[in-house]
Amino acid sequence: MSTPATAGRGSITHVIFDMDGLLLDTEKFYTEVQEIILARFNKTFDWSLKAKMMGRKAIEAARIFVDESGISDSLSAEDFLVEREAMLQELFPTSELMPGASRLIKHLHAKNIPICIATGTHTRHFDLKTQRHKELFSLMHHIVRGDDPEVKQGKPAPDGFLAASRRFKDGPVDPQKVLVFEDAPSGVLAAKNARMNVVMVPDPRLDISHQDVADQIMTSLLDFKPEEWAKDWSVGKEFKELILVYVVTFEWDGLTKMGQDYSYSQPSSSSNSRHDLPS
Ligand SMILES: O=P(O)(O)OC[C@H](O)CO
Ligand SMILES: [Mg+2]
Repeated sequence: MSTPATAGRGSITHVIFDMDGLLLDTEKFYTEVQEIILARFNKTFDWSLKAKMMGRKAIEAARIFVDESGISDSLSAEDFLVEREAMLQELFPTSELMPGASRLIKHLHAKNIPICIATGTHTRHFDLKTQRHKELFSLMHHIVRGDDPEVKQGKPAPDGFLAASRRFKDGPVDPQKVLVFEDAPSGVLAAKNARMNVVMVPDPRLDISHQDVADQIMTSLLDFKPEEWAKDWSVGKEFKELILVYVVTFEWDGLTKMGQDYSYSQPSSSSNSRHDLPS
């Protein structure tokens, strides 16, 4: 894990989350259906093409897919979207959270840090992906989707992150005080184009050259240390003592739940896979 840049270190007040591949383990669905479609043309889908597509609005990613894979004479971007739609609609309702997503969202919400989502995905797919996670997503102050009228251009344009910043209470927020979490190269560039701080949680199969732009790289959200970005984000000593008195006095069961708190968490770097970690 690299050290955070100094720009926003210690002064972050607001957080914007990406969704696909960052909070939800949905990038694997896009990969799966694109592999199936390219196999029909005796071609293979690789991670250099994946890197160019991920994070973008659907039609923008579709154009890249048919052009770069050399099938645009046989399949238009629009027809590609139609062909993959039925497969995606079956897969999206099974979407699972990425490791550490639930813990981080709940922690920041409990600390009254304003949090929101800026995703390239449009509303219809958003609803399918999040239907099993409504309670967690309800903790977001607001959600900006790819089909939002204020998002004229998808990532790497800054439109989504700037719209998200404007919709916070008393927004727009000073971009130096905003921390973005992203998994996609286009998303990291979008955050930087919005002059915000960005933590990247890349899929390990992405080429390492995509890690040059972010302020911090992590293998998992489980590795995030809130106190590195804002002094008052970790649970204070006095608060911990107060809680300890409460649980010992009133609720012994609550003591075991304290073990899930950030202050007691274990680093995940010894794991072989980001997908086998507890969330
Ligand atoms: O990564 P997101 O949340 O911006 O979503 C973008 C596309 O839907 C998937 O790459
Ligand atoms: Mg993403």
